[in-house]
Amino acid sequence: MGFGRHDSETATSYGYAGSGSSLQPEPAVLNAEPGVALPKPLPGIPYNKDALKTILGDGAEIQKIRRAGGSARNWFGQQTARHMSPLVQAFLAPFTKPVLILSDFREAQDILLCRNKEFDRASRASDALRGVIPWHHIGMRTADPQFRRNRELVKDLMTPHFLNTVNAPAIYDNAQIFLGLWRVKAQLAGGRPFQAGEDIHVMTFDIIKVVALGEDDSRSMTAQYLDTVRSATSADQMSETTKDIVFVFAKNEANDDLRAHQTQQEAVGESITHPSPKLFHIFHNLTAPMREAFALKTSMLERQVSLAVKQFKAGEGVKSALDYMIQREASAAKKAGRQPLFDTPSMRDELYGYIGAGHDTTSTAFQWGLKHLTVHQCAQKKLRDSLRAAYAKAFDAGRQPSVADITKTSVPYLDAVIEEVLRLSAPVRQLVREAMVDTTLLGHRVPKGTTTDSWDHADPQAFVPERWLKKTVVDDGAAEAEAHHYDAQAGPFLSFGTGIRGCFGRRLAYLELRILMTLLLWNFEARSPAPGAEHVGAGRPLDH
Ligand code: HEM
Repeated sequence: MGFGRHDSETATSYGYAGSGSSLQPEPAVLNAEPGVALPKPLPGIPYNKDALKTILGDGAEIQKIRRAGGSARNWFGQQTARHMSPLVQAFLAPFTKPVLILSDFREAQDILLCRNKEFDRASRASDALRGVIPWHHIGMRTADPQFRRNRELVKDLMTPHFLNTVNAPAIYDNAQIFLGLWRVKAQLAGGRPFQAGEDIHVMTFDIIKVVALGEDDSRSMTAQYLDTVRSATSADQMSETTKDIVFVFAKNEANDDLRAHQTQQEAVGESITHPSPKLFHIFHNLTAPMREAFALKTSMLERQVSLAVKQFKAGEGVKSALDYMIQREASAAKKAGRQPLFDTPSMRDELYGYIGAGHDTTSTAFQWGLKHLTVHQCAQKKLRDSLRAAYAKAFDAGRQPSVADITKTSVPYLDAVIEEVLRLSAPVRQLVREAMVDTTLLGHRVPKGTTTDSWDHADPQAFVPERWLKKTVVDDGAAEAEAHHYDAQAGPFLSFGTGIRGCFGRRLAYLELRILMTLLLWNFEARSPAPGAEHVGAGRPLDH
């Protein structure tokens, strides 16, 4: 999930201590024992012997990898294989306890589902998040009564009814604007590839903002950019390059809302690698860019809240998470015989955190989806055929599937593709917890204050959506036929975490990905990348 430009490899993240940024040396600055200089291992759990020779511990090796342009993120994944053990300890910063890297699906699932009293959100992650959104539940401990109160505020936002009737149409409309943009771009590019990442990043921001806060007077960034692209001539806005090379369009500059969001995300990402995220924020929040970002956030929220209250008083229906909160507060106040409070710190941060948590994650997943389908042309064709079969009436009538078609129809292969994309891309790769009490992991003693980081490194690298399909033989009396249904339990999957602190927005993410994938594949063919570009890493631009 993301508060930070998320590109899977370099992402900084708003919310999950584990994602992106935590893959930089992630120190567990927890209950440091005074006077202890060199790392002190926990008995019986494997570790890198060289890490004990320096005060930096494994941080020294990680820094070396990063300096050489390697991935700190991969380092975490490699440790359990390096020691041939599902539980490994790492020393990520001076004067701190070791971090445990757990790569055992069942144990990780057990911790997340059943051991909430023993393991909770890690202090480092909480501090990193709370420096920017102190009133969002993501940075709160599960036992904090405020966590429950905040969850109460947002609890109906992920019901199928709310998602399908309120969110789906807004996602669908924004997706149409995006498709309009790509139609124009495809025409102007004349068959040459163009970069896709930035457009997806902006479109997914448009979507999450409108789903959280509703429309305002201004048009979406994608709609405004479409005007720019349309009116531009190749001489002034676009640089037409030689055949077969990426066609470069004018950049879509971030507006104030997106800029403010990105500045805050980056701050969360930076803070998490700082020796004290709390201290980092105290000083960083005084800098001019942060003060500007906070002012822009306040002005966006004030603007939207006052518009939503006006619309509520005029009897307009619920069109966003904010509208829902206003309606809920109005009826609670009425029942209690008090004045409604439409603008509280919890409401503000829940809404802003919704945008932060829901933007980069979905953008990253969708970019990866497009990438996989571009590389795996057979899967792309199979998906397009499945969509055409599922929406046969729309196909025969030469129209697109409607939003109701998409929300009501099951397309097992689409679900399987999305699951496989999420399994392989896992926008939030690490689920970080801190031991609240002395406990055990896979039979090893784990003292209170130890950070655990679960990592499913054993997943095969191949993109095989079929692994999420179960075959059944249907016998209708006359003949036997095979049917495939999507089975979310077919394999180990923790891309959304699980349990009480699992992803709050999981259903919204699936809905958005289903709508976007359907419409994109219906309208476009993503051609194979040019030779040599097949294995471009995540986060590098996608070509269409
Ligand atoms: C593909 C998209 C997404 C992925 C892969 C993803 C992944 C995750 C993961 C792994 C966690 C759990 C972290 C942990 O256990 O420590 C999480 C938590 C969370 N996610 Fe998502 N997420 C996605 C989309 C969204 C969206 C659209 C929202 C919008 C509301 C959202 C809101 C949240 C929130 C609020 C939490 C924190 C829950 C808590 O602390 O109790 N996520 N997400």
